[in-house]
Amino acid sequence: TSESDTPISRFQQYLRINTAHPNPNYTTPINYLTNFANSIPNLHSKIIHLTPTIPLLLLTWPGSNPSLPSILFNSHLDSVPAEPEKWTHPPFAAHKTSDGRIFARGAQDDKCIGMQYLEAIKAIQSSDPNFVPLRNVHILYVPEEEVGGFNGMRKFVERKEFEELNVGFVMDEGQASTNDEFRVFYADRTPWHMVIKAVGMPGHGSKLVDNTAMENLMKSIEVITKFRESKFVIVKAGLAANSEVISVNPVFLKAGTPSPTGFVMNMQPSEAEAGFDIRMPPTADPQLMRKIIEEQWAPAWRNMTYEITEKGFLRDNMGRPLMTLASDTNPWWSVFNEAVTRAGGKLSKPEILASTTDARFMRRLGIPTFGFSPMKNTPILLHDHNEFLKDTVYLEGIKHLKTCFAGISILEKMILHTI
Ligand code: MET
Ligand SMILES: [Zn+2]
Ligand SMILES: [Zn+2]
Repeated sequence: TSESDTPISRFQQYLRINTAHPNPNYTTPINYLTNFANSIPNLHSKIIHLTPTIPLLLLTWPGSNPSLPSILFNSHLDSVPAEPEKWTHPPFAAHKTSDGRIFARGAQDDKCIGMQYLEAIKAIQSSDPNFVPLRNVHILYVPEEEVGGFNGMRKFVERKEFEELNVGFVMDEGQASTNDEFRVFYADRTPWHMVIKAVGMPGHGSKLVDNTAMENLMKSIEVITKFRESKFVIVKAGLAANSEVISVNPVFLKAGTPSPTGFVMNMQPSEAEAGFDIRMPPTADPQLMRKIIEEQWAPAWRNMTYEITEKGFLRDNMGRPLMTLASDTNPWWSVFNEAVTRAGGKLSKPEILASTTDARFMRRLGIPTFGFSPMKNTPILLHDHNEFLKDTVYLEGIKHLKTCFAGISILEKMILHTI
């Protein structure tokens, strides 16, 4: 292996492909991954278009018993944007510092696992050229996760090609752990995007008048802030994790009359709006949430209207909260847990993920799905400035996945042969 072709250099090359919204490039990473997959024995690739311009990449490692339900390893191709001027290293240069930190948008979320899956399969086959997994193993690279998956996983799970995969178990992205234990996630929170709008009395900037749009909006923001604080104190007191409560965070404010130098300063605007990111744990009551929004956050009597875009579901097709059992009543949990332990890893208590992933579309179909990104002793930097991953952590993750994948294949022969 030349110096320019190592797991780290391949990771850096993948990170240098700018797949950030609003204009993610999907063809370059798919070509890159296909080329790499072609260099690994026994991997077959297929590109499927979800729209004429939005593709996904499906790789398949055939198992010895392809009639059994398959295992799917998922990651997304796209990233959130970055503000380059606020980073210490350019977000698409994948610069590696002398202490091994690789800085890039996507380093943690989630280009690490995308490449680690392949590196692990490559490593398994080079240490044992005769190794064949029991089931078909699929490695999937989907677009549009960061914008809700509408033209991504949400669409793909409805296609015949997905049904034909006969997926029995899914591993998707997780999150970094700041200590020496790996984290595993059995559920996500469900996002609602909420925009509240106020209308009110326009008028001269000097006039004290009731019921202006700004006043109405600010009152709503006050009420929402109180709700936010009532949840936050529970988290701060250590009584619940961030991911176990409902969160609501303002993400934009829009009001005022633009002028060439900024805003007209002596007019009170007749309209004002604000946007919020709401996340609900799977046990939350969506009806109650709607009632609170309608009666307290955007009441019609205060000249407010609201729009909610539900970016997911709280229940599966059978009406159950969207979560995967993380106990030994779920044989896939036993296999995963045992494989991690045998690989020498420690798992912390299974958690709900504070954010949201494409796992929800698989859980919705009743397919057991765990979130797992093998990053430990790493600060959690997804969607943040200066996102990085250390080379040693990345390499250890590959080793871990390698043992874990091989372990799953061996263990499932013992535990899951009846599924
Ligand atoms: N993964 C992204 C997030 O958690 C998008 C989820 S769907 C709005 O914010
Ligand atoms: Zn993300
Ligand atoms: Zn992600």
